[in-house]
Amino acid sequence: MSNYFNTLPLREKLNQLGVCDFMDSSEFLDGVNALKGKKLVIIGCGAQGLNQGLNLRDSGLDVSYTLRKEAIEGKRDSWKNATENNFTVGTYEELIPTADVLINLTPDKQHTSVVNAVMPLMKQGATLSYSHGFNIVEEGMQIRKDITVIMVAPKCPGSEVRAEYVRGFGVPTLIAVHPENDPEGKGLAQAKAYCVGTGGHRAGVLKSSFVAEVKSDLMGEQTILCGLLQTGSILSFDKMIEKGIDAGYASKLVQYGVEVITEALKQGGITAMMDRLSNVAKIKAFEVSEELKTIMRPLFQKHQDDIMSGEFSRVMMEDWAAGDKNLLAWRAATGETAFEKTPAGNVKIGEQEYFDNALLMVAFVRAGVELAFETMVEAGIKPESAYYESLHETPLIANTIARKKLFEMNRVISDTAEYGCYLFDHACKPLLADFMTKVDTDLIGKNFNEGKDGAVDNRALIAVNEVIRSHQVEVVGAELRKAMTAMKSIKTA
Ligand SMILES: NC(=O)C1=CN([C@@H]2O[C@H](COP(=O)(O)OP(=O)(O)OC[C@H]3O[C@@H](n4cnc5c(N)ncnc54)[C@H](OP(=O)(O)O)[C@@H]3O)[C@@H](O)[C@H]2O)C=CC1
Ligand SMILES: CC[C@](O)(C(C)=O)C(=O)O
Ligand SMILES: [Mg+2]
Ligand SMILES: [Mg+2]
Repeated sequence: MSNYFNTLPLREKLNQLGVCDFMDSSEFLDGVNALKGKKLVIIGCGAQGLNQGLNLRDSGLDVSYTLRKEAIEGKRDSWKNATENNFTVGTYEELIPTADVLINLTPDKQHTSVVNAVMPLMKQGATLSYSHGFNIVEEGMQIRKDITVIMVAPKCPGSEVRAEYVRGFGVPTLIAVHPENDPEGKGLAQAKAYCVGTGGHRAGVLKSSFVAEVKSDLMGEQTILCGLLQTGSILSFDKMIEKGIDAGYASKLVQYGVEVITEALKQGGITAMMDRLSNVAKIKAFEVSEELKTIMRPLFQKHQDDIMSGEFSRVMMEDWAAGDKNLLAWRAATGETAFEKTPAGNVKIGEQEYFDNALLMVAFVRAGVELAFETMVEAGIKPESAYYESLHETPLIANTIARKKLFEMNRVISDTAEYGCYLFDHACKPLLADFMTKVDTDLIGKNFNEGKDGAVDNRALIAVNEVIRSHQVEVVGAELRKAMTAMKSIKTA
């Protein structure tokens, strides 16, 4: 097996990277019909497996789970997840030959061995589905030619896939059919029906390709979504401790601050987030984020380059082969950071205080979102896709930090995202060392506005507002958010 993307001629690489059509709601009028009466069998019952399965069943589809023998015999969490939710659970031999659609929701590192084990058991003409295309794109997995291969990739953690569905909405989703495996031409209809089953069609669906999904998903998770949220949290906390801010306050400001700050991002993009600051603070946050962008741009570009060339996958797969040596060591080291070990204090922090006292974190978020978006678009990823992978998903990951800090974020995301997050974090912290020596408590820990009369140069403020508002991530985001608001208001009507 070799990297599928790297085997493609340049023209085809660009072609597949550029597949990105925002699908009109009229494309989903057929609902779940293409899967109605079919047997859907999910392999694995973890973060995505359980939550997608619950949604699909509530949408009227026939869902059961197949788990490896050890999981059933040992009554592991995956077995408990499935049985406690009254799903039928069976071994590969019992369930796979009956499946019309086999949904692979095991960790990416297991895909080659799982798919090799299940493929001989799959019936002629069945469909194999993924929620991330790593195995197909980066490992070049070859699937039997009678099998249809589709992807339905929610752009968020599994917990949110369920929570949004229960609220009557959904999460933005990328769907694709692998061009090498669509023998009956039914892949797209099935992917659309699956997406209706998870509720994704209510929030926005991009018709994408396996290639475009993988190259954007890896970039988002390594940089802004997880890597920079980790780096920003640790550096912000450490700085406050160095400057004598109460540890409980510092811990709380960071843990909940990322969520409060990025909630504004969710509602109205970078513009809304920056508008939560006073004018004088906004100009400062803008300057700080511009400096951060200059320092971090080469690192963002390196991550994108390594993702495109396959170097990132090659190195991560070496770690898989070494029994996750680095991943496990990095996970343990994250658990030992002072931020992780310091509980949030029993101190009240008002909503506005999270902005006024954490200007540095606002600057990290603006810099990270814009850099991730710009770098993806420069590399040939379409702006809509880049928006989902940078701005849209950041608040959804920030929610996990608010729940239980970096431990929770890294538990909820895929192993692939976790590995990339640590890789970025370890390169980014030294890169920001000089910058951080200049940071004081006016940027993190204390109210930036204190002792200032709020006076600003009008022309400077107008120029800053213009730069923020005219950024492409804001333009495309405003359009995509319109579609989401429209869906919600139809529901409330
Ligand atoms: N985490 C997320 O939120 C997102 C994940 N994805 C993608 O979804 C897919 C699933 O990821 P995620 O939900 O994080 O995975 P999890 O780690 O949460 O799920 C693991 C599940 O797979 C089973 N499993 C693990 N190893 C094997 C094996 N060798 N053979 C059979 N079953 C196995 C586990 O069962 P047991 O060990 O008990 O046998 C468990 O049920 C990945 O492709 C990922 O990239 C996409 C979007 C977001
Ligand atoms: C952000 C990480 C992710 O890509 C996701 C939740 O979308 C993952 O792989 O977990
Ligand atoms: Mg993702
Ligand atoms: Mg991912």
